[in-house]
Amino acid sequence: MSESEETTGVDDASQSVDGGRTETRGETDGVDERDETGAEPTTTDAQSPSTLDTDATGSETGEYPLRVENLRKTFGGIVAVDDASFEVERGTLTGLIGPNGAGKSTTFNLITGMHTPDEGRVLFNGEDITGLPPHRVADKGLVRTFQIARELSEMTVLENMMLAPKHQRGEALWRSVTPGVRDDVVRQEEELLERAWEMLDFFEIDHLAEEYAGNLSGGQRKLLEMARALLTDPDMLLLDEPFAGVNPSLEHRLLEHVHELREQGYTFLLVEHDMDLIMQNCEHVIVMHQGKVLTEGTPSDIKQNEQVVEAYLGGNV
Ligand SMILES: Nc1ncnc2c1ncn2[C@@H]1O[C@H](COP(=O)(O)OP(=O)(O)OP(=O)(O)O)[C@@H](O)[C@H]1O
Repeated sequence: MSESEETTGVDDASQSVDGGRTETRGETDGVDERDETGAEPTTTDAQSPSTLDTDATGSETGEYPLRVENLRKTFGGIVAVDDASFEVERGTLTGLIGPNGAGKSTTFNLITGMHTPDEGRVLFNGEDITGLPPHRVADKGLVRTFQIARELSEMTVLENMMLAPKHQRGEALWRSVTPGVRDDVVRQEEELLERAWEMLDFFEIDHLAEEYAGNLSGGQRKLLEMARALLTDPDMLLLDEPFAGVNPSLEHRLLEHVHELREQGYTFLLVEHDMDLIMQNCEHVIVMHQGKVLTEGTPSDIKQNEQVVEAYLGGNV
C-alpha cells in the first residue's frame, strides 16, 4: 500500500481483553456492480438488529470501537468482500487472517476509506464513517500504517515524522498576519517536534533521526511507519503485514511495542500471513475466506476449526 494521510485523532482508552465470540457466518448476496475509488460518502441506513447502537457519544460502543456491517465490494465481476461483518473489541490485538484472495486487504481498504463499499457500513466509536475519505477516517482516530512512499525516502526520519499529522492548523495559517495565530502555529510545531522525538525514542530509532528514510532497513522502516501513525494520536491502528521483511530481532521489538501500546489502551487490527505470529499474539482472530467472514474466535478456537484448516488447504468450506 502507499501514501500517507493522517491526522490528529481521538485519544481514548480502556482495556478489555479476551475473546470467546466464536461463530460461523452464513452467506448473503447483494448487488453486483463495479466502481472503485469513489471518495463520496455512501451511507447505507440499513442496520442489522444486533448492532443497532450508534450513539455518537460512543457510550454504547465503547467496548467495540470498530464495527463492520455487511460489507460488500465487487471489482467488475469479482466479489472481493461479500457480506462481511465483525467487531473489534477495545484494547485488543485482533488478527484478520485468511488464504490469498480472501478479501483481507479490500476489507482494510473499505474500513480506512481507500475504497467505498457497494453495500454495508463501517462504524467507528458509534459513528457511521462509511465512505469517508482516508484523511477523514484518520481524523476520527482510526489510522493505518503506510509504507514510506518513495519520494519520502529522500527525507530524513525526523522530517518524515514531522509530515505525519499534516491536517493540523498549519499551512493555510502560516500566511496569516495575526500574531496570536502565528504564535499558536509555532507552538504546535514545537509540540509536534517534541512528540516526534518521544515516538522515535519509544521505538528506539531516535539515533536514526537524521538518517535518510531510504537508508533504513526493512525493519527500521516498519518502526518508523508505526511511529508516524502514532504521532497522529490515534484510537485504533490497522496494521497491514507490519512484519513483512522484518528480521526476527526487530520483529520481536516491534511486537513488544505493540503489546505495550495495547496495554496502554490502543486497539489493533492486524492482517498478517504468519499464522504462528497471529496465534501467539492476538486475543481474537477473524478468518476470512472468499470474501466472507468464515469464523472468528480465540486462537485456540481457530486452530481447532476444521473449516479454517480446509480453507487454507484449498478445500471446500
Ligand atoms: N483493485 C482490484 N481490482 C480487481 N480485483 C481486485 C482488486 N483488489 C482486490 N481484487 C480481488 O479481490 C479479491 C480479494 O483480494 P484481497 O487483496 O482483498 O485479498 P487478500 O485476502 O488481501 O489477499 P492476499 O492475502 O493475497 O493479499 C481477489 O480475488 C483479488 O484479486
